[in-house]
Amino acid sequence: MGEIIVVKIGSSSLTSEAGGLNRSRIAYFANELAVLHHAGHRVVLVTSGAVAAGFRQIGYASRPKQVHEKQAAAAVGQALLMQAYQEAFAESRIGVAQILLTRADFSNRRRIQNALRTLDELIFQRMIPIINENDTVATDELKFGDNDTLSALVANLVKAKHLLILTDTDGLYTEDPRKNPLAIRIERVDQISEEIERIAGGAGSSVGTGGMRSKIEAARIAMRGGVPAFIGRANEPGDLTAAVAGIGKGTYFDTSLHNLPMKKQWVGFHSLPQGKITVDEGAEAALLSGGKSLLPAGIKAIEGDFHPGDVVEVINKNGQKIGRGVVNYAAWQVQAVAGLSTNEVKRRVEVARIEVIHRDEWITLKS
Ligand SMILES: Nc1ncnc2c1ncn2[C@@H]1O[C@H](COP(=O)(O)OP(=O)(O)O)[C@@H](O)[C@H]1O
Ligand SMILES: N[C@@H](CCC(=O)OP(=O)(O)O)C(=O)O
Repeated sequence: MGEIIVVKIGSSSLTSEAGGLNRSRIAYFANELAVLHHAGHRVVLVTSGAVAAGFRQIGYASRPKQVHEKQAAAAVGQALLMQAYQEAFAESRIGVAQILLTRADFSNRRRIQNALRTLDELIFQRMIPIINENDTVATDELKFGDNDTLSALVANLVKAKHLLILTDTDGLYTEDPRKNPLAIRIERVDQISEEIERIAGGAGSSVGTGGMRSKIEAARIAMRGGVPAFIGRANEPGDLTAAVAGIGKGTYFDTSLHNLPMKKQWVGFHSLPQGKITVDEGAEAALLSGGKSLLPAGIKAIEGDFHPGDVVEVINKNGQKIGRGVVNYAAWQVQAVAGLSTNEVKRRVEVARIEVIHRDEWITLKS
């Protein structure tokens, strides 16, 4: 079977500023995706546009700002969005399926494994799964809004060969091209440096929410998971096939293919940390460059009421996040033995493993 390709389409590509779906854009994307599908690829679509599609029907004059209004607009718009896709894909004799996910679903291993099983079966049956955030319950996503992150998490989950993030701009520019027409497009990025983050700036168009910043964040998550990403535009026949072939109108984010095992992906990107552990310089070096586990001796402080098996963030002495890991201790146990030698620890607490975070359950997140 062909490669799995996750395509994310932003609100700005599907709707007009005044609200409502742009049917000809939907027909265009359905055709482009149908070409990939009929070429044997396995396509998963992540789409925004529910709020933008629905707000006018409710009677709001412009895209609502309040979360409960956005939720209501999304509830109306999601049905319109699916109906439009279903009709457009039917032209190419392709069936579609709706999947609504929240960030919390990703942080629960059982729920996300279930979602994966559903996705696998739909893909196997040659349907196109169409995913959006479950906006009725996912208020955080509506507030900070980005289906970009969702698409990267999905791409990692299904082990996609490509993640294509489609937007109204043909890639990442040295500055926001709307503000500076002389900005230059960056063709290829192999590491997301602070400079890249800086030029990605803030939020984007009036109908979209995430802007370039959330797309860069998404590219980072995908790259970490071993999925190369593309951020760009598709507006002419053949553009999507060109994007898959590496000659699209946009920016490519390469991956050195350090494919992370599923467990580490979950620790790093899907789990919700339950606390924080601050470590000293020695422990930081052991974790970041020594390939070692975290022992109580290097711990300076803790925050939160975590339990064995929970994920915590690890912070260095400058307050920077350096990674995440699964703890083998409860918070009170770490508190009791922080800074102590291994022999002393064994005398004071009873734990399944002496490492507070074992190497195999650790992921470095410092860029
Ligand atoms: N450095 C940059 N390069 C390209 N686009 C940028 C940059 N900084 C900000 N942007 C803005 O990000 C917008 C795309 O984000 P957004 O409106 O959220 O799209 P979508 O709805 O597709 O998710 C572009 O229209 C552009 O104005
Ligand atoms: N779930 C929301 C997504 C919000 C949104 O606008 O996202 P995006 O256009 O990807 O920046 C919707 O469908 O309207």
